[in-house]
Amino acid sequence: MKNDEMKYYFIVNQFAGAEHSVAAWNTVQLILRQRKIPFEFTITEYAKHATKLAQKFAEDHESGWIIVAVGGDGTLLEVLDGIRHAKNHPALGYIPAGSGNDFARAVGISFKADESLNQLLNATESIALDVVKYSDYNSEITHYFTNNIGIGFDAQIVHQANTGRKTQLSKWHLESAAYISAIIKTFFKQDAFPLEIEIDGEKHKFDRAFLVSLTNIKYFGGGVGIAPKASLTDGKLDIVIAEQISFLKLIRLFSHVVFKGDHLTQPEIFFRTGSHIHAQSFKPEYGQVNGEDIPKQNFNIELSLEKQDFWFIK
Ligand SMILES: Nc1ncnc2c1ncn2[C@@H]1O[C@H](COP(=O)(O)OP(=O)(O)OP(=O)(O)O)[C@@H](O)[C@H]1O
Repeated sequence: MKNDEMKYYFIVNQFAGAEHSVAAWNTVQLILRQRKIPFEFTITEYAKHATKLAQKFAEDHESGWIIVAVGGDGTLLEVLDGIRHAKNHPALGYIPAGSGNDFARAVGISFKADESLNQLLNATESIALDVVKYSDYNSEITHYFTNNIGIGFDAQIVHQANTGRKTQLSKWHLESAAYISAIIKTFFKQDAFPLEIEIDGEKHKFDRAFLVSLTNIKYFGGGVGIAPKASLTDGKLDIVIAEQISFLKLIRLFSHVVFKGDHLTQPEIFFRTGSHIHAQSFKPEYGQVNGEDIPKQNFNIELSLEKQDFWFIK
């Protein structure tokens, strides 16, 4: 398919990136109008609206359309969820305009709106990447995500950050004092919890799980390289589990994560890859998916991978 035959439908979350997405969207519109590139768009009106919009648009339109998410990792997840729940699955484009932008960081999409738009418009074919389907046995729903799902420590940090969203504009800036202080506060709030996980038929049991990250990409939390070798084309998730450790050990481990990227070989870390995962936690815990809160619960989830067409060049 030639790129001048493609049509673009943008789904815009103006609340993403502490509302910096408004500027990104203005840049995108201006360039599209200057270049006389036809497009359609909708501004989301409420949380999860993007999912409904994407599903409806996919089902009402024939091939030749790219559905483009404008926002952060949460908006990307919502648009993906709509596309995967539609009967057809059009290609997904992305203009990162969030706070963390971990997916864009992982695949090499620019954080600058004019550059990411060029990466979208200059693409001539789709790229099939892994996305994750997860079934929640508690609510009997199936969702999709691009990045990761976390239970415990990282999820509680997300919860703290999202709760303070309206005032805390520095959310997810690794170097920010707000972020570091959220990590420290959360460390002392987070308890250990029992977890059972089955990875491609192999069962593992943890009595004192603390951080559980099931990740499709290298990053979580706005640039923290939790899974340095994660691949979006290997058909596998990276599973990183840490049991409860002392604060001093946490600092040591965190410095391995941030400065050396060799934490997966440290004795405190359990690391596997797998394509079919069933995880159960036996104490109510916070969860996060693509940086979005999942209410506190005993988790009982099953994950597998599917391919989704994306539309961008590197
Ligand atoms: N019209 C709206 N009103 C209120 N919330 C909305 C609206 N549209 C979308 N949302 C919500 O905004 C939230 C934040 O979106 P998103 O994750 O894209 O941005 P971010 O958190 O700034 O970025 P990142 O996840 O990359 O850090 C999502 O939970 C989404 O459901």
